[in-house]
Parts: sequence; structure tokens; C-alpha cells
Amino acid sequence: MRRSAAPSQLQGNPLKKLKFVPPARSNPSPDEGITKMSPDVKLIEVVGSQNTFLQVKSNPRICSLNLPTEGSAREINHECNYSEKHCSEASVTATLDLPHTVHPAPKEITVSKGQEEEEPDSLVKYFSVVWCKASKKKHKKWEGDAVLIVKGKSFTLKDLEGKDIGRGMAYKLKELEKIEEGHRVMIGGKEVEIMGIISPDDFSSGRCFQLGIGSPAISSSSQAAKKCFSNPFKSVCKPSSKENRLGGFQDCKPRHDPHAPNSLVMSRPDNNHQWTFNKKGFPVVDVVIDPHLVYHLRPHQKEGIMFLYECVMGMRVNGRCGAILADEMGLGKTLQCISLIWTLQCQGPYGGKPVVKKTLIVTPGSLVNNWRKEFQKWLGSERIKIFPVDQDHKVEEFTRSPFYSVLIISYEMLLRSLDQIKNVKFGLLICDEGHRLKNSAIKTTAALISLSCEKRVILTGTPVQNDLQEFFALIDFVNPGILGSLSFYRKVYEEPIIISRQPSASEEEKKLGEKRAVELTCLTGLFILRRTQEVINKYLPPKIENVVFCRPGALQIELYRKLLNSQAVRFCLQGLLGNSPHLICIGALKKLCNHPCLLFNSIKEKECSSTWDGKEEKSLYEALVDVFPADYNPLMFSEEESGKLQVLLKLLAVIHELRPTEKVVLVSNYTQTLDILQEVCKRHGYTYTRLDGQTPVSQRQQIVDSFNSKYSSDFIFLLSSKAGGVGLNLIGGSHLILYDIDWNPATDIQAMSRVWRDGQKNPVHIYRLLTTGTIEEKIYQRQISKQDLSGAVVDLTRTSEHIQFSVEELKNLFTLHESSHCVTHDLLDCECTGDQDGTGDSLEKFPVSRNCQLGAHHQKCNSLKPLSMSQLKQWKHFSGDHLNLTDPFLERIRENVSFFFQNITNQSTAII
Ligand SMILES: Nc1ncnc2c1ncn2[C@@H]1O[C@H](COP(=O)(O)OP(=O)(O)OP(=O)(O)O)[C@@H](O)[C@H]1O
Ligand SMILES: [Mg+2]
Repeated sequence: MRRSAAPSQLQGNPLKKLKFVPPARSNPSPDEGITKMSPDVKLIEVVGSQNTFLQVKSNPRICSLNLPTEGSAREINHECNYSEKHCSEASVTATLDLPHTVHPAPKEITVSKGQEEEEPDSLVKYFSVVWCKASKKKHKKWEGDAVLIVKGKSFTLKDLEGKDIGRGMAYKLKELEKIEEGHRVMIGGKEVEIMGIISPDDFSSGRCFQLGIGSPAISSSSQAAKKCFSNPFKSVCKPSSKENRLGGFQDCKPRHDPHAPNSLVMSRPDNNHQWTFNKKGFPVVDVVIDPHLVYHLRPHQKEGIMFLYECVMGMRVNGRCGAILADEMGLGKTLQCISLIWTLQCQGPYGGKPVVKKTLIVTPGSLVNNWRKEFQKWLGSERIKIFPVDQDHKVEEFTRSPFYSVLIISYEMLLRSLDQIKNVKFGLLICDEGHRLKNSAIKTTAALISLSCEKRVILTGTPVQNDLQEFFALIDFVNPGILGSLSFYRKVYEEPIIISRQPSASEEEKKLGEKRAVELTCLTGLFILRRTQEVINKYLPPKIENVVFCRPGALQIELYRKLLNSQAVRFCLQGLLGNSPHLICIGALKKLCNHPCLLFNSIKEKECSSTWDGKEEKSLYEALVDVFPADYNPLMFSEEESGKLQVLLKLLAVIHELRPTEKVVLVSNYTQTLDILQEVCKRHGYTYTRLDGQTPVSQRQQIVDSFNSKYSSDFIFLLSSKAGGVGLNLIGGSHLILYDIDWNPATDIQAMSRVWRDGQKNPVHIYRLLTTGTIEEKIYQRQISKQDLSGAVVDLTRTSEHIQFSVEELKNLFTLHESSHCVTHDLLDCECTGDQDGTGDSLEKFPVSRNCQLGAHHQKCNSLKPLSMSQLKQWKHFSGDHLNLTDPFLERIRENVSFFFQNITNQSTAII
């Protein structure tokens, strides 16, 4: 019988389907194949004049992380060399010698009839197989590679995407036991040919499903550095080729002295890299980071640049040039990229020739100018010509001029100018705040992919591993195809990992999920780098964080009670959640906490609009109007009506008085609240500036710059966290007040890290204001208790609409605790009464770990992670009535405050 290869084994389109590579196998002899057939199995008739024998060539040199690419002979050679060095447990590629293959006939495994055979519980075997539907056709057309799992008397057949394609039970144990390499068997209506044995480890890691994923064809930086190609370019600068003679190598010396003290030298390419990328035989030259930059770089930034360099040069994962730099906010991702760009545009390892001619930086609109400024800050205006796109500088200008080498553009503008941008060949693409590419269906991702630039870097301060699907999209963007198809990824990684984390997961499921998570982390860890705030803490001034529980005003309490008694709230509590009335109720309560006049405005707006949206909303607001005084004028709102506003005013007054040169960033999630805060600034004569969603993008950087300037007279920066928080540097302010709380801890963390970052000179004071006993406390508790459970789903796009509440949770949300000083403290199981300092242990003694979905191995200390309940308990805490408040700011606001939590980070850096 002629044997046609399974689709994946056909040459021609290797990309079409990932090929399964058995980890190891030997050549079975034809006899072996036949003699090992069990005599009592039913033979399937094999017709054909020419018996063929499957010959498998073991090539121990072909292994690796190389997924099928437009594989050329060149690439295979490259792999060979690579694997020799890096594949310790080399898998081998089975190559089929089709014209000469002979094969034994398939055996039908018989189903055991009785229960006479004991099923051993632990015996599990895994095989790589090819399969096709059972038929008596002469020419077998194998339909695919698969993995056969034989457990006791049952088996499962999985395709290479991890999907079950066959199952069977109660087979004869003896026969299943006999299955081995080279056998052809009939199981579950499928004909299966055993290609090799898979080790349990290769199965549980998922490696067996995909060609070489996770195999160690990786050059670590040190390896890359050590194993530089020596021959034929032994002497680094010896001109040898025609191009040398033609004078193409004048610049073949390193641009900067690699031996100078403190020089930062990039890894040298190893011989495989040279084989692939240095066809013309240029001499290998050290790539050295400009000493001018190195002088400023922090240690983690030096490492980061090295990492980025190795990734985009394809030195970490063969043939892949993508990277994700996911350093926490404020760690200087911009500077690391600028150093990379500057280096690649001037230098290269082969003959010193620059690797990249043009770079495209795509960033949120509000940061285009920040990039310009950072280039200017680190490289001045002469070294590199950058072109930030704004109203006055259109893309055409860039495309027409050979003068500029870096295009900085917003995501929105990129979409509008895609056609022009496509005409430029960019060698490097950097996507700032790139977590927005987490959805591969969105236009922006498609647009960026269409630019077909291979060297892609995503920058994000948001952890990328929390949502496994989004994680896939980001990985697939930077290194397309590295995790296989989405359906493969789901079956092999996502599903087992998610299942293993469910409380109902069996031990086996847990183990498998863990292994797959480790495997995924190992693979992606090659090109994802995340460092936490700790690495720069020592360069930062102290941070004093306060959670301030403000007593609600009388009107607030009265309105709150009314709201909770409304029909809408009662409906919610009866579980009648159609039309999401709970969201309307939550919105109303949050407004009320900020200031009753906001609620009043909503009521009036609804009254004026001819149609009330729904019965629920009507019933919610109806009874409230009567609570407001008849002549209530929201424009003339009284500051006493809001507990938080009173605290805010006292806080501003004491900051102004005690630290007249320091400035305040005042953050709210709502524009209407910012309007009130702005009005308050006016009333009290505080100078202010404001940035919210309405602020034209072109003006944003200017507003930020002028606030940060020491000559600025603005005392307050009013910031809408959702509109403009991401990526901004507001180091001009050293006091940050979060006026309201968001469901999503990431929004608050984003805002907080605007001021406590590199460049900040003053101790930073952060105040989070919460109204005691109200929904704000509940949201805070939810933020922190969720961390205890499942790890942070820290994602800026998640809003309350995405949160599902049980009726129990709603009951809790819709309760007002009038008699408590601090419900959050009550929940902590803390024995103190708040009349003296609580434990007072600094949080730094209790490293915070982030439980990301990719497993415990990657838990790291992380000061930017939201707190957990148990950590909060370690904060200093005391009630407003506490006698000896040593903090002069808290002392001044205590009258309206029922409880404080305080934590000081970096207390010691003042003397460093
Ligand atoms: N080595 C350094 N020395 C001094 N200042 C630095 C250094 N590196 C970065 N900075 C400054 O730190 C600030 C934060 O850097 P940057 O904006 O690049 O952070 P980021 O990692 O992009 O954070 P985010 O995730 O918030 O965007 C900037 O003002 C930058 O100029
Ligand atoms: Mg940034």
C-alpha cells in the first residue's frame, strides 16, 4: 500500500498546519513491525502490489523552537547548528521517505467483553500518531497528526489543536499494552499509525502538540555573547568580500569603545544567527550603547535594552523578532526604547551596518508629545530626527522627506493615515500602551499587522497575563504564530489552565493545568519582560499613602436612606435585574457620595427629558426631590453637604499652608465631579489647570509640562483618570488626592503612579477619600478582597458593567452602615479599637505578590499591585478620634474623618 503523508507532513505549505514531532524514535525494521503484531487481532485487508515501509530518519540535530516558517534549506541548516548547542533533550523530526516505504497492516484492537481485566489506574502511555478514517482504499490519505493517550483500557485521540477526535473504552488491556511504534491499529473507527512515543513530560507540558514549542532552542544573552561566530571572520575587521574591497566596511569598527569602563555592549550574534543573517559575510562588530545614554541608565534599564536588542534581533527565539516590555508604570520604558532605536539606527553587528532605517512609534494621542520630549531629553535634537504627527505636521511630510527616521503617531491617526504609512518600510515598530492590541479583531491591530514590520515591540505597564485570551492576542501580535492557532492555544493551554483553577478541579487536572501554565510561561518568558516598581524604589522619595474614611454629611445620609428604600433598589434585591437597574442605583449612590448636587442634577435632567428611560430610574429618583430644599440650586452647592468635599478643602488648605511650593494632583473619574472641584478651586482662590477627555490631544503635553515646570503657578492639577491618566508624568505634583474610587483597581493605581515616579523630588502624599459606611467602602473592599481570591484582573477597560453581582453582593452594596467608623476595619478581624496606632508595620515587610494566571512561579513582589485585606491590616490605622496624630496633614482633617489607614513606603530613601 502506498502511504500518503498526513497533511502536516506534506511538503509545500508547512505553515498550514503545525507538524507534530515525535520526541524520539528509532527506525523500526519491517520485520519488527510485522512480528510484533498480536496474533489475535483482526487484520484489516491491505491491498496493494507494493508494500511500503515507513522509514523514519532520526535527525538529532533538527529540533528547536523553530515553528514552520517559509522554511528554506538555509533555515534548516541554521536549526541544525542551533540545536546542537541548545537542545539538550533533542527532539527529532521524522522525515518520511515516501517512495520506499513499506508498512504492516493495521490491527483492529478488540473491545474487551467482560470485566475480567483489572484496570491499572496509573498506566498511561502517550503516542504520536497519524490517523485517517478507516477505509479499504489503496492509497491511504492520512488526515492528520494526533496524540494517542492510552490509559488502562481506554484511549483518547487528540488532534494537534488539543481537541478530542476519538475516544474509546473497555478495550482489551493486553492489546492496548502491545501498541508500540510502527504499529498500525484500528481504534474507534479510525486507522491510526503509531509514529512515536511521547514522554509523560512532553505531554503534560503540551510540548507534544506543537512542533518544538518550548524546546530550548534559545540563546540566552550570555550564550549569545559567548558563542560568537569565529570562522571565517576571525579578525573582526578584516575585509574579505567584494563589498569590503569596495569600501562598504569603512565603519566596521564599533561605534563606541566596547572596552571603555561602564560600556554597555550588546550580545554578539552566535554562528547560527550569522549563518542566517550575515549571508554576505560582513565582519562581526560589537554593538555598544551610546555612553551618553548609558550614563543615565538605571541597572534595570540596561538589562531591558539588552533584552529588547536580543529579541528584535531574533537572538532569543529563532526567527522571531517580537518583544513585550511590560515593566510597571514609571520604570522608563520610553528611555529603554529610545536607546534601542538610537542603537539600531546607527549600528549593527554585521559590518557595523545599521539594522533599522526607520522606526514607527504608535502611542495614545496624549503621549505623542511626551515621546518627542523624551527623545529631546535623552538625545537632544541633533542626533536623531523624529517626526511627531500632530495637527500641523502631517504624515505626508514624513513620507516625502528622507530626513526623518522616527515617526511618532497616535493610534487614531495611524488608522486615518494607514495608506501613506504603508508606503514606508519600517524596520522597527513600537506600540506604546500596547495592551490595547489585546483584541486581534480590532482595526488597529489589523492595521499594524498590515505594515508587515517584523521587529515589533509592545510596551505596557499593565500586566499582560491576567486574561489568557488577551494574552494570546498580544503574543500573537509580536510573534505571530508562535503559540499556534487560537483554537490550538485554547485547547492546549487555556482550557487546562482554567479548568485546573476551578475549585472542582481533580488532582490530575490541577497538575496538567499547572504544567501547561509553566510551559506557557517558559515559552513566552523568552520575549516578555516585566519588572516591578521595587527596582526603582531606591531612587524614589518616600511615599505616604493614606486611606481616609470621611463622615457623610446630613443631607447625604438622608438621601442615601431614601435611595436604598426606593422601588428600584428593592427590585434589584429581589433579583429582578432586567435592564440592569442595579447599575443605575450604583451610579446614583456614587454620585451622592461625591456630592448631593450631582444627584440633584441627574434628577432634573431626567425630569426635563420627555421620556424617562425606564420605570426603575423613575422610581429611584421620584422620592428624592422632596429631600432637597425647595430652593436648592446645584450651582450654589454648599461644601458642607459632602463629607469628602469638606475633607478635601481642609486638606488643600493645610497643604497650601505647610508646603506652599508643593502642588496637588486631584483625580476624579467623572467630569461632572471635576466641574465641582474646579468650582471649589475658584471659590477658594486656588490656581488650577485641568486635563480631561475633552482636552484636545494637541494641548495635553503642554498642560502637563507647564504644571511640572517649577515656574508654574498652578497649585492644583484636575485630572480625569480615565481620560488622561495613562502614561502621563505629573512629577510636578507631590500630593495626589483620589476623590472617588473606581471598581477597577488599575485605574486608581495608574493615577497614583503619575506622581511617584522617576524625577519626583519631594516625598509623595497620596490620599484616597472614601465616604464611611457607603458604597465607596464596598467598592474598596471589593477591590482588595478580590486580590486575595484570584489575583488581580488588572485591566483598565473593565468597568462596573462587566461585573456580575449576585443578589447577596447587591444586598451588601445597598446597605448603609451608619454606626460604624470604618466597615473595612470591622471586616479585618483586627482587635484594635482604633484609639491607638494599629500595627504600624510597614508594608515593605510584607512583600505583595501578584497571582497571575500563569502560575506561582512568576509571582513577584509588586508595590503597585492593589492591596489585599491582610496587607491592609498591616498598615498603621487609627480612628479620627485618636489623640496623638503625628501627621500634620491628617491632624488638620480629623474632624470630618472617622478612620485612617496609613502606610509609608521608602521611608529610608530620604537618607539614601
Ligand atoms: N534613568 C533615568 N533617570 C532619570 N529619569 C528617568 C530615567 N528613566 C526614566 N526616567 C524618567 O522617568 C519618567 C517615567 O518614565 P516613562 O514615562 O518612560 O515610564 P513608563 O515606564 O513608560 O511608565 P508608564 O507605564 O506609566 O507609561 C520619565 O519622566 C522619564 O524621563
Ligand atoms: Mg510609558
